Amino acid sequence: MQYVSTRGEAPVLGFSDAVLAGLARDGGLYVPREWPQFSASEIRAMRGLAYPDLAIRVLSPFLGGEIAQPVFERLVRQAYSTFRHDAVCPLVQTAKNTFILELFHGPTLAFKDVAMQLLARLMDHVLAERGQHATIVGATSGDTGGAAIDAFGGRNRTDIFIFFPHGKVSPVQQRQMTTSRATNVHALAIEGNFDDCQGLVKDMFNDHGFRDRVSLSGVNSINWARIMAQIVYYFSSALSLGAPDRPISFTVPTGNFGDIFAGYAAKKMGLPIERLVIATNDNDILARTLSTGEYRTKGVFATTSPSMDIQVSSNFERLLFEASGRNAETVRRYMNGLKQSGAFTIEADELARIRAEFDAGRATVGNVTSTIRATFEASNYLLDPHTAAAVRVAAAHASDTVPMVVLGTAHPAKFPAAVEAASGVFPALPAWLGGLMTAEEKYSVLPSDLKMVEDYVSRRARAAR
Ligand SMILES: Cc1ncc(COP(=O)(O)O)c(C=O)c1O
Ligand SMILES: N[C@@H](CCOP(=O)(O)O)C(=O)O
Repeated sequence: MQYVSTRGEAPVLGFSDAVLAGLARDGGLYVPREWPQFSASEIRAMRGLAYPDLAIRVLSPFLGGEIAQPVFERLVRQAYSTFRHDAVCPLVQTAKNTFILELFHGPTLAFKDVAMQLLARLMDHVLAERGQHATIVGATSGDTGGAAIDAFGGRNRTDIFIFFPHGKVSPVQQRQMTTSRATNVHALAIEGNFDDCQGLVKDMFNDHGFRDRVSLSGVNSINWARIMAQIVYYFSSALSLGAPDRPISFTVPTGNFGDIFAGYAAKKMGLPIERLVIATNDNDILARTLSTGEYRTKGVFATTSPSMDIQVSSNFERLLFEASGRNAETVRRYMNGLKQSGAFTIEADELARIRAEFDAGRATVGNVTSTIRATFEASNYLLDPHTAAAVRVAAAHASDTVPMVVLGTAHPAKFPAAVEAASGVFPALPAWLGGLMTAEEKYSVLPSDLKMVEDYVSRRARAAR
């Protein structure tokens, strides 16, 4: 399997190089040259597999034979042994024909663990085989950072630098990033918002001198392996509900468009997905884009679902590549428009192709509060605010015949203030995270300034030459 950049001007890479590269050298995102295909009978044969076995079956075609099969199987099993639910990603029914796919049973209580636990092991393996070290950077609006620090902390082939928006993540999220004792972990509070943090990461990748000097690698969903690992739970949940003999729809709380793009990939691979519904909070750029065809950034609002407070949705670029018939020139034109004027307009035929697969809707802060309350009253189930945004949007797309799976992306205990205000119930952290809120914090505060951040990283990265 080979990987091509959405902007068409970077080297074509094999799996291991694509994983280490993070962002392509032309500023684009790597995607597989073609989508692996599973027939209905092959999907039917996946029924009943344990989650790690399913992951091995679904993901192996992406590796192109670059990682020995027994090694890959060991890494997958180790990754999912860190989860505290036997099913890894269980499915829970909350209303007629509506299910929550609980993706928060990993070490940091968010869906990011599903991919990050595997990515860290894959990267470690590739680096060890090559005798190399890497400097990892990651931007976070709250969850990616904690998951990455848990997965990479203490690994001796990588130093990891996580940029989070100062004062704009929940206290639990912040402490998951700032209380690590591992010496290869560096948490940086950036004076800005998530888009500033993500902009810094992309600018560091596009500064080729710096990138090569520190052997830069990335763990955001710009890294193909993140999306790849997230494909598996679309299969696991759809299989439980009758796929491939029954179509399933999904509603996904969306920010950087990585999680829902994994659903699109699953559909391309043969899973019978009826609709993919994008759920946004008040930062509704994707819902506006689907309705008007114009992608136009405006200010970021702070909401009760901070991990979705995003304007520049990285993985939308992967969808534009697909919708344009894999036309890298079109993608470059759109991305130049975004860089120069903060906007671009999608061609009519491409918009029609996107609308043929996706719906979108927005949940305001008020909608999120009322949805947490109503769901708790009706089914005694506590939603986190991100999942609640999706439950609210999903209701507008419910069908009597096609089951709707809502991706439950975080545990309510990560956002106790919003959950308690809405439901009257304080969601306690699991006992095994008991010491988190009293552990000593360690982080640096930096302005959103590329030069200063690069200097900070260069001085501390062991891979720096
Ligand atoms: C809890 C939670 N829900 C939803 C999202 C949005 O996911 P994505 O950025 O893949 O669209 C995030 C952040 O990525 C998150 O942390
Ligand atoms: N919501 C994310 C933002 C980064 O997204 P990623 O999936 O590209 O890593 C977060 O919680 O950090």
